[in-house]
Amino acid sequence: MSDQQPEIYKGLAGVPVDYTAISKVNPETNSLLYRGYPVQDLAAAVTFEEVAYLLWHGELPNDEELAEFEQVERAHRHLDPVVKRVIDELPTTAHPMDVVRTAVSAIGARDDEAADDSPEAELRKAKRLFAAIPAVVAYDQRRRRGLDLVEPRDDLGYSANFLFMTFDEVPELPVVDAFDVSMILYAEHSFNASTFTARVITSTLSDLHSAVVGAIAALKGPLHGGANEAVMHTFDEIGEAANVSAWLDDALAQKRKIMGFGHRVYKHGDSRVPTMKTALDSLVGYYERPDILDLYNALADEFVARKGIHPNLDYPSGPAYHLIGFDTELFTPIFVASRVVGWTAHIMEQRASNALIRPLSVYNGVDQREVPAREPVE
Ligand SMILES: CC(=O)SCCNC(=O)CCNC(=O)[C@H](O)C(C)(C)COP(=O)(O)OP(=O)(O)OC[C@H]1O[C@@H](n2cnc3c(N)ncnc32)[C@H](O)[C@@H]1OP(=O)(O)O
Ligand SMILES: O=C([O-])CC(=O)C(=O)O
Repeated sequence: MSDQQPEIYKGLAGVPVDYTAISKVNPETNSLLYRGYPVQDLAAAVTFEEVAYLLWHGELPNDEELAEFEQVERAHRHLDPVVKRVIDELPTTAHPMDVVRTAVSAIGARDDEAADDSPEAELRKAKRLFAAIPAVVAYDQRRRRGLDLVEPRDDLGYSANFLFMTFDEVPELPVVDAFDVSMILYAEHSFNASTFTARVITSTLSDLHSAVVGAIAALKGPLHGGANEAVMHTFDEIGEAANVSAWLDDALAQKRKIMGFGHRVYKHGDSRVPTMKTALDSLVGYYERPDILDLYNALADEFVARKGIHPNLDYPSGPAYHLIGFDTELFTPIFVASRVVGWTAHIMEQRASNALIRPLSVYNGVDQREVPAREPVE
């Protein structure tokens, strides 16, 4: 027998596990393509609804296809009263990610097509879920503030309606545009941890909603989606730009991870950050909050100078959602509302070319041994 141990790739770092035609993350060129289109070009030219359609169907919709999709989306925007009751049973001390995870589970249990995994049914379920999540997130934000549900408005696009259901007013265009850009940028990112989770679950031939529930659980962690919320906690801790150096000395001495920085794939900067930073700049101008930008720049400049580790998308998104008026704990559920598009596109891709995902482990526990004899019980 050979003593040679197989090589272990901790965290699957650098290991390609399958093909995907949905997006291409290129760390050499700091670029991200959705179905071949650079994400920053999409953000400048089309809406989040069009990007969702593109990610699912492989092509941007024509006018007729978009109108048809918008009709479906608007028809499923209302919060199902049963799902509302489920949410109302949850304490407002529960993390909003737990609420959205529970709500998606309930939505799945109530979906007539839950067990139908044909490509057509999967696409219909994906679109209904996409339409339903904003009401869950918006209502959860409102109930935490002691406010009632706001019914959706059919005359508004996805992002304007999402903000309307949250704040009971239609924000001005710069706010809607910045939010829509963030939704486009968050929608898809190849085999990240939550998408891979969804693919693992799908690979057992489980259903679409179960895979999304698992993906939400994976996204919650601060090494992944939970970082956008953590960025705002960091900003609160630091307070103002002048405190950055001292705060960083302390944080690095304690070997703390600085949230919103670093990435498993991009080592020279996240392709999406420049576009989201422009959206943040526009919000800072609109809300007249240069202090936020000063803090943002001071921390980014100093951390990059000291460690050479660059901001990821969660870094500009956190303060952007704060300026729009969301409570910090709601930031990652907003990410869910966007990433559900990527997850469901991957669920469909996995199902279309499935192989059970089941890697190997190398045992390093105690050697085989005998179970100790027990005295017979009288
Ligand atoms: C949308 C998204 O999900 S983007 C990611 C959001 N997550 C965050 O912002 C959390 C903070 N960042 C991190 O924890 C990491 O950068 C990760 C998990 C995202 C990627 O990390 P990995 O590829 O696994 O690299 P790893 O964590 O091993 O980091 C390599 C080195 O850089 C350091 N490093 C990486 N990111 C950071 C950070 N944000 N703060 C401080 N040090 C960091 C690590 O401590 C490690 O140092 P060492 O070699 O001296 O031990
Ligand atoms: O790709 C990753 O590992 C994390 C990420 O940026 C994302 O999911 O958007």
